[in-house]
Amino acid sequence: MDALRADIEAHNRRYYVEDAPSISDAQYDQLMAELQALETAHPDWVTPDSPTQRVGAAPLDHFASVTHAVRMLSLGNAFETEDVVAFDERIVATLIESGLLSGAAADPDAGAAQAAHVQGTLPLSDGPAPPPGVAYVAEYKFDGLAVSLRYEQGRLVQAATRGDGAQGEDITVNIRTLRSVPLRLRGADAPAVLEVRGEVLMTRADFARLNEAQVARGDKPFVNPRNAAAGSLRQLDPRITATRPLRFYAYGWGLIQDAAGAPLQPRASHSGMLDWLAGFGFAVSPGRALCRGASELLRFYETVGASRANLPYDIDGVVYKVDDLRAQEVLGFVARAPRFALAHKFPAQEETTRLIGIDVQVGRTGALTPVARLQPVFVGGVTVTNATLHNEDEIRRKDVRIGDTVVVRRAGDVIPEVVGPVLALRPADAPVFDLLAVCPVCPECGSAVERPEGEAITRCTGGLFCPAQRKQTLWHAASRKALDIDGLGDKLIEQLVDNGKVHTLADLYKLADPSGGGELELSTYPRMGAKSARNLVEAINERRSPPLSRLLYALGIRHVGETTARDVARHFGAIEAIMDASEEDLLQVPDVGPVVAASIRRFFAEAHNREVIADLRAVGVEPQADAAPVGEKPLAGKTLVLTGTLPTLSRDEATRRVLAAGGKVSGSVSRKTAWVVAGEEAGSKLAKAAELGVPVIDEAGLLALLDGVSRS
Ligand SMILES: NC(=O)c1ccc[n+]([C@@H]2O[C@H](COP(=O)([O-])OP(=O)(O)OC[C@H]3O[C@@H](n4cnc5c(N)ncnc54)[C@H](O)[C@@H]3O)[C@@H](O)[C@H]2O)c1
Ligand SMILES: [Zn+2]
Repeated sequence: MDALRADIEAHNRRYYVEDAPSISDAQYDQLMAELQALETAHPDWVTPDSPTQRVGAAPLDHFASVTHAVRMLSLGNAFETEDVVAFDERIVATLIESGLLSGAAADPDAGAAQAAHVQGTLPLSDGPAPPPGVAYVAEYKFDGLAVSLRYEQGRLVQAATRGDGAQGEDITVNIRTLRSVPLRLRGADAPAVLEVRGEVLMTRADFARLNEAQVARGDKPFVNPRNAAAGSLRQLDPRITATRPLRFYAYGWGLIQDAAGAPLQPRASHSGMLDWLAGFGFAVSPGRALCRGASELLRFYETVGASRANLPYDIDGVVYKVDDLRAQEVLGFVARAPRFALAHKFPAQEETTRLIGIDVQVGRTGALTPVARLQPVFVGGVTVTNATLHNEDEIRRKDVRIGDTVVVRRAGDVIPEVVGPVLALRPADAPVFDLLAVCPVCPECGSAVERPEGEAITRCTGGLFCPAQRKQTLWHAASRKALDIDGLGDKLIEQLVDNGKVHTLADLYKLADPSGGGELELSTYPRMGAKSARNLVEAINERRSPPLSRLLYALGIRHVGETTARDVARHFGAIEAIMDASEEDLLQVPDVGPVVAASIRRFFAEAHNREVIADLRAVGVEPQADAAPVGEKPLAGKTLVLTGTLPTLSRDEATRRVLAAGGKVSGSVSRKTAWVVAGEEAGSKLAKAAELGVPVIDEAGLLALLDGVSRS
């Protein structure tokens, strides 16, 4: 028990004083439960300074210390339904004994909790009799840190952390920087003294932004919003706090006094008190509900638990409080917590575990995703053995290393992720992770991986060859704008690849070779039959001499769409020329910029891809030069002026087509104008054209130009 106490004390210090816990809350709760169980079994060995008897940890001495006028307590914890039922039953029993609760409760067979009802409390309407059961307020349990704000004559005079419950830290200057904390209470009827209690927290979005900025500045990121909020509030320099997006929600109060120093209790219920506080300008516990009896509490727990991922901030459970303040008083307190309230915690969404290794997965488009391999850990209701690390930048940003103890988060149905390392537990020799230089898809691929400038994703460049990208590549190659192979659907591709029949595009042609048994083989596939097999084989064979542009597009090179493929194909005329083109050569093609040029270059620099092209040649694929003249679009370098209304083309459509043909459209006629295209009601531009000797054509003339038929 001594060892356990010392252990818990150390965790308390790290959590409350240093804002840097080294174990998860769930692990902490387990240590606490263990100690509690031992103390229950051996009540003589309970010490007054045991963590079960005290709140939090002593405040840090570099803040001035504040003695709380009314002690700040913790809350009793429950994880199980039975604990909640037992909590309700205890309360019912106490309240019946004290005469605050009556009804059929006296009949033991009826079941005390079901039959009892609260006297003289909510609801106040004269409607039908209230349903049986004690009235509770159910609230979110915010995962932030508790503070107490003291107002005198309606002005904020002091703010303090909870500390050990009796004494906290003076954080008045820091609290003043929070916009959600009123510096003066709204309205004229503020009491002489009012202590408001609540939670300071940070939303997840604000937390993410703060961490990004931390890293950009070279500071270490916070592990979770709670630690970020605590670290931000407990700053010696309030200017730092001022830059941190903190919010305050009120859920309780301490001392309330009138001008003569007499205690005040302005409302009879907890919910009434919260409304009263809201009237002074505080944000009070949103999403609270009035519940009767254990079953309504449990329903609240279920509902909130199922939707908590939608809340902008973390909550680690819900809190139940007896609504009637007289009843609260009768129920009283145990060592460190009120008897009238209970924190019902959700299963942990965060756990710590060891990062055993980092695997790299390859997606269908060649994107490499690092995945954390973890010591199995139970979090968010499931056992997690791996978690995404998104990309290389993310690993660097979070600074996670193999061997680290890491915080793993699984919220709702979201896939588990590694939040960050526990730096205090990092082994001395933990290596910094480097994404591979070679694609890791089985030993087979081994193509180079590259991360194009300005992109976050690292990719395998072996597009035609990489097993991870096979299905995607084939599906794309067969698509209508590419090789347009009828009858090759994605189901069939899936089967052909899974059976090991087809590895690359070249294998597809081999399958269709009349001398092989491909057709027969194909006819055995589900939903195929002899006729569709024959049709498919024919369709493939018809594509043995595809236009070069279509073949190029079919290769699925990143950033090479249909139009780019056509431009490049026309410019070079042969696949070999494209394969050997330097980036500079590629930049000669109109409309090809550095990103496209680099992508094409990268693709053909990968030996595996070149092999596939060679294989295609070997099985008799002969791309044909595209029809239009090599090297130039029909209107390349020409500027046209449109005027008047054309018979069929709208102005936009005409402009689009001129641009697509490599030309430019200008609003005014000059010596540089190649043609003026005139329609109905053409105006002054015709005269200008005549003056400068610029040829004038009509729509038919324009269409001919676009087709590349007539040139001047
Ligand atoms: N990981 C660690 O090393 C470590 C160490 C110490 C404590 N902890 C965590 O802290 C917990 C114990 O801390 P605790 O003593 O502050 O108790 P608690 O967090 O379980 O409950 C009391 C606190 O709940 C907060 N709270 C949030 N919403 C509330 C509401 N609507 N009404 C009233 N209070 C509300 C208040 O800050 C209050 O002080 C542990 O269960 C564990 O989760 C973790
Ligand atoms: Zn690969």
